[in-house]
Amino acid sequence: MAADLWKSLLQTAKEKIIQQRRASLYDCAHGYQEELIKKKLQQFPGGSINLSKEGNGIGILTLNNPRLMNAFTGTMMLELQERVTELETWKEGKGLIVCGVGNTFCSGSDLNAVKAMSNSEDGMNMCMFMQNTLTRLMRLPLISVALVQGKALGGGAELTTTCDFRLMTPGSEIRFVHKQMGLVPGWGGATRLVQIVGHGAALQLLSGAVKVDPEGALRLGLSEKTLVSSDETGSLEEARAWLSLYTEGPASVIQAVKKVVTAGKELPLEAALRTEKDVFGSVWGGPANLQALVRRPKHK
Ligand SMILES: CC[C@@H](C(=O)O)C(=O)SCCNC(=O)CCNC(=O)[C@H](O)C(C)(C)COP(=O)(O)OP(=O)(O)OC[C@H]1O[C@@H](n2cnc3c(N)ncnc32)[C@H](O)[C@@H]1OP(=O)(O)O
Repeated sequence: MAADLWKSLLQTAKEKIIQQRRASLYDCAHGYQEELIKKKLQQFPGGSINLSKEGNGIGILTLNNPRLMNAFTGTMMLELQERVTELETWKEGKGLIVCGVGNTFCSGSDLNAVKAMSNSEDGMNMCMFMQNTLTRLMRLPLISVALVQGKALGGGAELTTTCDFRLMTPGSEIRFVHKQMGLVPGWGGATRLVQIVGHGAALQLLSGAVKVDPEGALRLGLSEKTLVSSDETGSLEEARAWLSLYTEGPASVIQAVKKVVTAGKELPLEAALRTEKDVFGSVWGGPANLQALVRRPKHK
């Protein structure tokens, strides 16, 4: 009994490590020093990243550092990695809403930490750490939505692009302020922005550090919808309702949908087709498929 439990724990830990390796971009072969940057980030505490998993398979990931407009401290970066690891193994999960407390989304990196880490080694390690985490966040088999209230600036704007969709509240803004800081995005935000809005619009948004309001974001295809509520509770409720349109059904099927779309977006044609075949194999003849065959629904 104890041996079985131990074996299953080991297996879970092994699966977690393999999954993380597969989804991460950088390791020591790229000069990435994960333990070093983790120790460094620990030196800049404050705030938290909270995760609540609701019974309907929707996770709410909340940035909580209201004193600094939800800026990312070092420990918040570490906590984000932990929460993503937790979400990767959430079997019942279907969707994810990423939001901030106190009527704002996120004002980017904590500038106090950025200043203290302005040397090249720390900067590159932090960049690789955040790219690894945010790429894993983007690849979660969950349909994800960034609920943008107030401001999403710098790294906060980059975070919105890791989600499949963005919903904005009236008066909110997304702004890649990096140029004003003498920088370009480093958390993968430029690459993802090009995929979302195209090369020309991305170039304009980054080179002009343009403030994108909800109307502009809709026009560019950066946002799906402008919500009616601007308060925290009302907008979260609206975001839940919007997401529920796409998360109806069993988790295994919703996760399979996200996996085939991610493969289609990220992989060359033949590799994407092979992934689609594998994912298809995981749902074919599965419980949801067999139940549907018994029910024989009409799709009118
Ligand atoms: C690596 C770089 C890049 C990345 O990671 O990709 C970045 O993200 S760099 C950070 C980019 N963000 C910024 O530069 C934001 C700078 N802040 C502002 O522009 C303004 O504070 C605001 C966010 C527009 C809010 O303005 P306002 O409503 O007038 O409030 P305050 O300015 O009084 O802010 C309250 C409080 O919060 C502190 N704050 C805000 N953002 C940050 C931040 N990113 N890092 C650290 N602290 C931040 C601000 O300094 C105020 O604190 P006190 O001065 O102690 O009151």
